Amino acid sequence: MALLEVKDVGYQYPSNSAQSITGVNLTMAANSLNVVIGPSGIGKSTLLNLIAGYIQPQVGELRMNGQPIQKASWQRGIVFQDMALYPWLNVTQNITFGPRMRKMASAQIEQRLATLLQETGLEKFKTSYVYELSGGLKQRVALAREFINQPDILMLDESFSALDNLTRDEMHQILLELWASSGNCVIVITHDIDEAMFLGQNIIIMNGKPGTVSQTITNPYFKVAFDEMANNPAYFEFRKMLLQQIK
Ligand SMILES: Nc1ncnc2c1ncn2[C@@H]1O[C@H](COP(=O)(O)OP(=O)(O)OP(=O)(O)O)[C@@H](O)[C@H]1O
Repeated sequence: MALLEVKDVGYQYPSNSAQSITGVNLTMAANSLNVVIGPSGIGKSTLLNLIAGYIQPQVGELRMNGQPIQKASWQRGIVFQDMALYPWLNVTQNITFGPRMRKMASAQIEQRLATLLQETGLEKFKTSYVYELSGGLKQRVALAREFINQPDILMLDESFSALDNLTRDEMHQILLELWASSGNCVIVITHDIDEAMFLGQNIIIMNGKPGTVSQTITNPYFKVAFDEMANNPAYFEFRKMLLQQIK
C-alpha cells in the first residue's frame, strides 16, 4: 500500500468563486522524495494544505497509511518559506519544542537533537537565538524542527526560494542527507526547474484550469548537479520538456 493516496480530489476555497484544483490523483511511497512543480496559482500550496489536513476536499479523498486524513497532525509537517520560528527561543529550544509539547521522553529528544544538530551543521549555534542567525541557518533550524518529529510526510513549500545560490545548494545537500537518514516521505514545492531536477526523485507536474496533476515522472537526473550536465543534450531536452509542461 502507498503511504499517501490522493483520489479524485477537488477543492474550492469558500471565499473563491472558482475551483482551485480538480480531479487530483496521486500516490506517494514512504521514503520517497517528491517535487511538485507548476505555474503560479495552479494549486500546489492547496495540495499541501490538503495533505497536511488543514483543509478538507469537497470532492474525493486523501488517505495516509490507509486512514482518511481528517485533521492536522505532527505526522505531516510543513516547512514554509517564512519558517515561523520562535524568536524568543534559542536553536535547541526551537528544534525540541514540538516533541516536548507532545511529552516525548527527554532521552529520546536529546538523542534525536544531537543527530540533527550534527547533520545540519548547527552544533555551534545550538544556544544562539534565531534572530542572530542568517537566512540559511534559520532554514536549517526549520528543517531540524520538523525532522525531529520523524513525521511520515514532510512538506517544504518554497522553503529555499529566498536563499542565495550557494546557501540553497548547501540546503539541498542537507535536505538530501536528512531524507536519506530519516526514511521520511518528503514533498517539495518549487518554482525552480533546476531545483526540481536536482531534488526530485519523482517530479509531479501540475497544470490545467482548474489545476490538476497531469503527470508523475521518475527523474533520471535525481541528485545530478546542473554543472555536471553542461555537455549532455539529453539533460537539456528533459529540462525543456518539463518547462513546456508548466507554461
Ligand atoms: N485562501 C484562499 N482563498 C481563496 N482562494 C485561494 C486561497 N488560497 C489560494 N486560493 C486560490 O486557489 C488557487 C490555487 O492557489 P495556490 O496558492 O494553491 O497555488 P500555487 O500553485 O501554490 O501558487 P504559487 O506558486 O503562486 O504559490 C489560486 O487561484 C488562488 O488564487
